[in-house]
Amino acid sequence: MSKRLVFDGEARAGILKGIDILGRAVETTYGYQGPCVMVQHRTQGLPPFFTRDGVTVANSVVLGDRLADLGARMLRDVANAVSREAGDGTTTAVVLARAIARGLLRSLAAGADPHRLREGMDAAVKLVEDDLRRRALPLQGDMVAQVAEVSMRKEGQVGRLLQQAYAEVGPDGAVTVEPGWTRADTLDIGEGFRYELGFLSPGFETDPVRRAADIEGARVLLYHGTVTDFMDLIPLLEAVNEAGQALVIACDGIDERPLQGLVMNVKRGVFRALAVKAPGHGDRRRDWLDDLATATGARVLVPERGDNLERAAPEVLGHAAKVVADADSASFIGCGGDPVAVARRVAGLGKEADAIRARKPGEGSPTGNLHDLEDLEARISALVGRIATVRVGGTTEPEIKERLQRAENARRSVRAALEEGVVPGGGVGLLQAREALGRLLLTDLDWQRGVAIVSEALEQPFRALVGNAGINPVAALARIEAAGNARFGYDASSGAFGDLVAAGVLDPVKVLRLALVQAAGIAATVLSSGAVVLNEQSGLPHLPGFSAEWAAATREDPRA
Ligand SMILES: Nc1ncnc2c1ncn2[C@@H]1O[C@H](COP(=O)(O)OP(=O)(O)OP(=O)(O)O)[C@@H](O)[C@H]1O
Repeated sequence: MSKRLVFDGEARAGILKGIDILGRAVETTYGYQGPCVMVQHRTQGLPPFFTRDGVTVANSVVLGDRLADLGARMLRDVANAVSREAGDGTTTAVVLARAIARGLLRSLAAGADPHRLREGMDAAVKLVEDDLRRRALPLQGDMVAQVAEVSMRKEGQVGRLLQQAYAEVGPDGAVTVEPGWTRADTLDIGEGFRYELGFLSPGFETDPVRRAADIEGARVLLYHGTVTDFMDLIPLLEAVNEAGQALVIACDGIDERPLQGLVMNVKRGVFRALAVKAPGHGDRRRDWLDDLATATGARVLVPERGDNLERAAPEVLGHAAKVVADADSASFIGCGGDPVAVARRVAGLGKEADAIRARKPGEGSPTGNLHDLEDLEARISALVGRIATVRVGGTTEPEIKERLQRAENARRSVRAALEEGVVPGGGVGLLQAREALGRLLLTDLDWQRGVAIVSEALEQPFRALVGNAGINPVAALARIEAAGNARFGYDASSGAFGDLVAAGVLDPVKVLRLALVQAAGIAATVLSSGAVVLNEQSGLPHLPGFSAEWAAATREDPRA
C-alpha cells in the first residue's frame, strides 16, 4: 500500500477541516432548539434513524478525505470519551474541542511554543474545574426533574418520572430507562438485586442506545470460578434453551476463547445468554454470591469444592424475571428465591452489622470494622433492593428510539447532578468560569495564549446555543455581561433572558467538567501532528468493529 506524507501547516489545515465538518454536523443538534439529524443506515436497505445525540452523529460520520477524517476521528474520540465517562454533554465537548483545536492551530501558525501552550491550557482547565465545583448548587426541590428536562427538552413525562424514581429508591438507588412500546411514559418500581459490576463483553448488548443487555425469563447460573472451556457451558445452555429461557451466568470470569464462543452464539441467535461479573470483590465475593443465590433460588457452584460445571443439573440454577446489565452494573429483577429465606438472611446480616456498630472504640481494627460494616450495609441494600424502571413511550419505533436516547442521557445527567451539583445551563455555567481565569497569574506570552484558548472556548457553547435559537451571539453576550448576575442567561424554551436557575435550565457540574477535560485532551494530538503518514487506499476508510454482513443478519443498530 502506498503512503502519503503531509507536513506541518498542511497536516494541521487538513485535520482542522475534518474537525470543522464533523463539528458543524454535531453542533446542529445542540441545545433546546437543535433539530434531529437523519442518519442513513450503514447497511443498504435498512431504514435511516433520527438522533439528537452528539456522540451518535459523531460516530456516523466518516469522511472520504483521509487527512480530514483523522481530524474527525479526534472529535469522535472526544465525544466517545465524554459519553463513556459522563453519559451526557457530548455535544458540549465537541463544541469546546473544536474551539480549542482552532485556537491551538492559530497559535501554532503564529509560532507559539507547543509546550508552553499546553501548560497554560492545563492550568486553565484545572482552574475552571475548581471554579465549577465551587459554584455548584446542590439539588433540591424539583431540580432532579429540571435537570432531566434539559436533556429531554421539556417534552413528555420522563423528567417527572425520573424525579419520582430517585425519590423512591434514593440518590444511590438503581434507576434504569427502557423502551415502553406504548404511547405514554411510565414508571415501575420492582424488587431486585443490583450491584456495580457489569457484563463480561459488550457483545452481549441487546440495546445499542443504552448500551445495555436486557434478558427476560432468565435462569441464573452462579459460578465462583473462571470458565475455561465453552463446552462446559453447553449442557446448561441447551437445557435452558429447550425450556424457552435464557441463561445468565454470574462468574469470576470467562477466558477469551469461550467468551468469544458464547458471544458468537448469542449474536447468531443460537442461545439467549448473558455473562456478567459475579458480585463482590476478593474474599467477600463468596458471601455476595451466597446472597444472590438466596435472592434467585440458585446454588453457587464452587470448583474448589469439587463442583463441576459440565455435569451441573439445571436444579442449581436460580430464576429472575429479568436481568439488565451494562458495562458497570447488573440488576436481577423479579428474583425467584424464597422470600422467607431472603428475610432470614437480611436479619442475619443486620445482626452482624449491629455487632460491629456496638464494638467499643479501639476494639479490632477501626478501618477493618468500617469496611466490614460498609460491605454488610451494601449487601443488605442489594438484598432488599428496589429498582425503578422508567419506560419511554412513543408512537413509532424511530420515535421511541430517539426519545429513549434522550431519556438515557437525562438519567445519566441526573446521576451526575446528584454527585456534584449543578450550575446555570444554556452555556452560562462555562461562560462564568472565564472570570476565574482572569485571576491566574500570567507568566510568558505562550503560556498566556494557552489560557486564552481555553477562555475563548468557554464562550463557544453559549454562542452556539443562542445561535441555534436564532439569537445574535454577540448581542446576547453583551446582555449577559451587562447583567452582572451569574444566573442570568437565555432560556430557549420561553424565548426570554432571565434567571436560569429559577427557569430550571441547569447543567450538571460533572458533565461540564468532563466535557472540558476531554475536549482539552484534543490538544495533545493536535500539538503532536507535525507530520502525518496517510495510507493511500481507494474507497471509504474501514469502520472499526463493523461488519455490513453481520449488521444485515442481526439488524445491528448503526449506533452500536
Ligand atoms: N431551554 C433551554 N435554554 C437554554 N439552554 C438550554 C435549554 N435547554 C437545554 N439547554 C442547554 O443545552 C445544552 C445541552 O444540549 P444537548 O443536550 O444538545 O447537548 P449535550 O448534552 O452537550 O450533548 P448530548 O445530549 O448530545 O450528549 C446544555 O448546556 C443545556 O443547558
